[in-house]
Amino acid sequence: MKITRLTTYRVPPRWMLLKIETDEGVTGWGEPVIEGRARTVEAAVHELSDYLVGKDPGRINDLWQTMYRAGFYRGGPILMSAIAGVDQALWDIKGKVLGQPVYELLGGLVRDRMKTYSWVGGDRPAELIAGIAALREAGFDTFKMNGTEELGIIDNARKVDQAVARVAEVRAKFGSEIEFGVDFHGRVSAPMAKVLLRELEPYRPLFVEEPVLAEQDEYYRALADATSIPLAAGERMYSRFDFKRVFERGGLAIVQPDLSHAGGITECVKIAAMAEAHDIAFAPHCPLGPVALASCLQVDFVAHNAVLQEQSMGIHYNQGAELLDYVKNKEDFLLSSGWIRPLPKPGLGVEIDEERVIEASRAATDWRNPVWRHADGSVAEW
Ligand SMILES: O=C(O)C(=O)C[C@@H](O)[C@H](O)CO
Ligand SMILES: [Mg+2]
Repeated sequence: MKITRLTTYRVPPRWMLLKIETDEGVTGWGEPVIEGRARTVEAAVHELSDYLVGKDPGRINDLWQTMYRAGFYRGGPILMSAIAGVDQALWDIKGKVLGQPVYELLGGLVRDRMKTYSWVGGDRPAELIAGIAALREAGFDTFKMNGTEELGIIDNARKVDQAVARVAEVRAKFGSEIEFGVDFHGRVSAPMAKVLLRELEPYRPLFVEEPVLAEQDEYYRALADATSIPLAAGERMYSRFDFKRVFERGGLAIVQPDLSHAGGITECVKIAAMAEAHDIAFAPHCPLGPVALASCLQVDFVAHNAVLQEQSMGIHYNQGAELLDYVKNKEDFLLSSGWIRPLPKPGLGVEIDEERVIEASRAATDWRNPVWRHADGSVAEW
């Protein structure tokens, strides 16, 4: 079997889907994308096709190593997202050829269902109580919210009080009936993270995510020593080599690689195993589309330390399309009361509605995250 063509589709809300075709009629789907840089990743995918067209799609490991090493420069969000989407599609093809879901090819199930969580509250956390109440009706009991809005490197007590009050209100309303992660989203500097973590302790968030920016990961250890709140990060780390340094320094209780940013299934299975050796939980980041989620789940069902799966249903970023809009059979994702079953169909286990994708790609806009500014006019972390 040989790869014959790679076709990319940028689609609302901010995703990109990749179709890889072969000379035997088997096709695979991937979701290579960096939110806000879809066209850049698209160019990278088509540059990588130099290594792929005419090759055997079954040699995933060799194709992965070639895509990663052969271009001399490596790593980073763009190249690793491009590799991720290709990798996902190659696993999809292999599973379809062998008639097995990817988790079977990776050694079979370690669990019968996987816990998922939902976002509440939007870019600037608001309406948290109403959002949680609505999702509890759908059976969810685990949530994630942004911890703050713009925050200065050193900011005032009022901003800290506002951030804490939102969390206190949630815990006061729902008690221990629910769990929630608080995403600092990289908006918080190391000094302010220390203050916020201390003030949030009494409300026992399940985790605090991106307590500082990924480029400040040397602070994870000190912050972890100063709090009992589990620290989580990973969406802006792109390979084993990024995670290796964090594992060595310590501080993270949960790693959250994104299956569409960190080299795909081949790489994230290895990251999960490295994390397990350090007694660190695995909770893939996934604010994206159905192929990204299916790829996450294929790894979740073979990784012993997988604990929580993010999914984008109802997320504030999904303007113009929802998680399952491009999926032929919505029941592929058997989501019930926040738990999801393995995807038993061959490959990634999700069937993409290509006609719907092609139609939607005609209306694709170039999504960008907002540029925030502090009161003094300087750029703020979004
Ligand atoms: O889902 C999360 O945890 C996020 O922090 C969302 C962020 O990754 C946006 O997708 C960036 O555009
Ligand atoms: Mg996040």
